[in-house]
Amino acid sequence: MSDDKTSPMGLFKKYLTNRRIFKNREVLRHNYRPQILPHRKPQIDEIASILAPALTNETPSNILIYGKTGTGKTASVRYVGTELENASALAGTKCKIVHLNCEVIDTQYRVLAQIANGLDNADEHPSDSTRSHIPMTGWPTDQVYMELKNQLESSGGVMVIILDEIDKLVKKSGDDTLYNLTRINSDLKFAKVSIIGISNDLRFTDFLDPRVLSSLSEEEIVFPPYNAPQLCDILQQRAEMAFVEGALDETVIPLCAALAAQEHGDARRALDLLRVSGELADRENASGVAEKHVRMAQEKIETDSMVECISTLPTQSKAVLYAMLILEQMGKRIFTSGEVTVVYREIARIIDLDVLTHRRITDLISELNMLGVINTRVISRGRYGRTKEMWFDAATSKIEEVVTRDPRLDDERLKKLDVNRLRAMFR
Ligand SMILES: Nc1ncnc2c1ncn2[C@@H]1O[C@H](COP(=O)(O)OP(=O)(O)OP(=O)(O)O)[C@@H](O)[C@H]1O
Repeated sequence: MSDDKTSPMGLFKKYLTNRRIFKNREVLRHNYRPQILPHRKPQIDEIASILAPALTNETPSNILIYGKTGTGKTASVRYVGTELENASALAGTKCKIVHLNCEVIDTQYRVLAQIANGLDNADEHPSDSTRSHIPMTGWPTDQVYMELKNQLESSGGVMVIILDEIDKLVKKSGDDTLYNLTRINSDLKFAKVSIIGISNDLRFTDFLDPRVLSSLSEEEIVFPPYNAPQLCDILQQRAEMAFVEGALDETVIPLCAALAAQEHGDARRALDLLRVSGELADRENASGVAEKHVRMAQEKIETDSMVECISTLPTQSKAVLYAMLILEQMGKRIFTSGEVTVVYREIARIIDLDVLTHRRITDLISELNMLGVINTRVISRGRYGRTKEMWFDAATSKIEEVVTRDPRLDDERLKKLDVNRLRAMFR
């Protein structure tokens, strides 16, 4: 305490003096845009060849890009987009890229407004008083569409619209936006529009009108998952910029790569593992990052994502989960959906929740399984039909802590749950 008070940096001194691990941890963060993307040359070249006609003021084909999460789709498209803008500046042609994240911008109105406002660059058009800035709500959608067309026409040139996480837009607001955007070229004389849709969920195309799908997928590019040696190369390249020389034990990168490859070849996961391993070593003032830090990082990331996932569940799902925790506390390692339903009903009754049907509870159980919170399997019980069994994989103390953070489940009345009576019922 007195040390902290006497040092000018006080409490933070020890964090500033340990420079043995990181040189620049920012390069491991999600928002860092790498200049080199190992193992994505074929995809980058393909995107570039499809967009190249933009440099001679022709309309590039629309592209649909698929691939699992963390396979470098966004990073590659951004990279090609920047190169295209640079090349067009040199060639004296007009190409503009607008990148929208449809997880955030998920209605037709907002997509159209954002594209128009992306064009609405006052520096480029200082004397253009015909342009009006579209408010993010309030206008009729038709008016927004007209204004977008006007602005595209007055800008001229080629605009490439990147709709990242396009599946979220379709799920939230249907395919009207895509219908309008894929037809907009027929209404334009001086400008051209091309669309790149990016998704990690192939199923969204089932919800598209066949005409929209065929127009959107004039070209399709698939990003395969990375394997362990490829992830090693990606990590190696970032590690050189992020870590002090010699700070990483030689087993660290191969282990991060192997763990991320085992799951689904996700570069984001591999980079997170490497960054968190470094942070854990840094925090314990270690002289370097070792295998044990990677193991700790793996556990921390898993627990953090589980906590995040459970804390955002609705109260009914948490009540179902709470029923499973009670069954576990009663000494059961594996429980059936029938048992969960009995305990759940007791809980719902005590805390005045609407009591769900067995069918609905089974749906919530399947959802918990899909989220990886529990494991389930269906077993046949001969003439009694089939039933679902479930169990927890990991220690449940963290799950209980998160579930009981819900004010409805942190109820004094729940402490009166008659476990002995329940136990007798399952005998
Ligand atoms: N080949 C690569 N070289 C270097 N870094 C990469 C490479 N591929 C991906 N990354 C990095 O991994 C992270 C995830 O990549 P990106 O966001 O491009 O994935 P994505 O396929 O778009 O994922 P999602 O579908 O989840 O959005 C980013 O930090 C990115 O910089």
